[in-house]
Amino acid sequence: MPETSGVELSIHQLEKSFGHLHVLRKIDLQIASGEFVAIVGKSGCGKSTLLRLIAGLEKATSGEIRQNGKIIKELNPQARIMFQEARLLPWRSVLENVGVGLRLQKDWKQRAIWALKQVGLEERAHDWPSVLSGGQKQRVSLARALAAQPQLLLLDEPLGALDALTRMEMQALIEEIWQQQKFTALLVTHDVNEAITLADRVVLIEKGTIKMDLPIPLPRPRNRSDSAFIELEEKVLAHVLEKTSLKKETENLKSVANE
Ligand SMILES: Nc1ncnc2c1ncn2[C@@H]1O[C@H](COP(=O)(O)OP(=O)(O)OP(=O)(O)O)[C@@H](O)[C@H]1O
Repeated sequence: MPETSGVELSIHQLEKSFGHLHVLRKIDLQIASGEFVAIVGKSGCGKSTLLRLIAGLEKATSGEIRQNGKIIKELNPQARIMFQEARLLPWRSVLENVGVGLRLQKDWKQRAIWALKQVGLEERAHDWPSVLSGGQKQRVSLARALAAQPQLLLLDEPLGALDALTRMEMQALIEEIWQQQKFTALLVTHDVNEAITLADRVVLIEKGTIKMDLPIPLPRPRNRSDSAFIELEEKVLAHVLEKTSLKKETENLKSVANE
């Protein structure tokens, strides 16, 4: 399969309300083709809503999202989304799950096998999802997204339910595939360390607005014990945890951990 290219996104004064609840306010964000952007922020700040708007699963209350210059009005055909749960169909094989969105295309099997190879699971093509581990299910979910060769990959806390080791393996896999395929990637995560490991930029949303947009100018693959990495991590955490008492709590926790 040929490598994919990315899309450019331009978000202008985007607002989203659900009734009286103003979830996103005056969001302005530019994302270049092939860029990897992480969106962090406290629970309920509007991260998933932003992703759903970009996917075309929700309609904006006002403002606009342009993709390669064109306003996104309905389901975004260039985007694929990966969630925290794999959402596999239990009555379909791994291969059929990966090809589920491509069944009208003659070469769906070939594409699905290609995608399974990308995630290292081609040998499990004929298994049922029920016999896979949590990490393998998420690999299948990633393969299903990749099979369509999306120009935009939307990752909605996809590694949130995995154990620490599997999570790190998946982070490395996502980075490797993104570097090969060159699609644009948007990752919603609670994990600041994960955001700095993967992203070119970390965007912090607070109460529906962008509070910080921080470039991560570190070489890849990133070294989590590098002092520049730790400095950036502390900077983002300090903004996420705004309150001094919480910051102190983190410092205390760190000093206890280092003892
Ligand atoms: N379809 C909906 N109808 C009504 N309210 C909604 C809807 N979708 C989201 N909300 C509300 O919008 C707010 C933001 O939700 P969203 O899921 O975007 O937050 P989040 O930052 O992704 O949170 P989390 O990190 O906990 O997943 C929440 O208060 C949520 O209850």
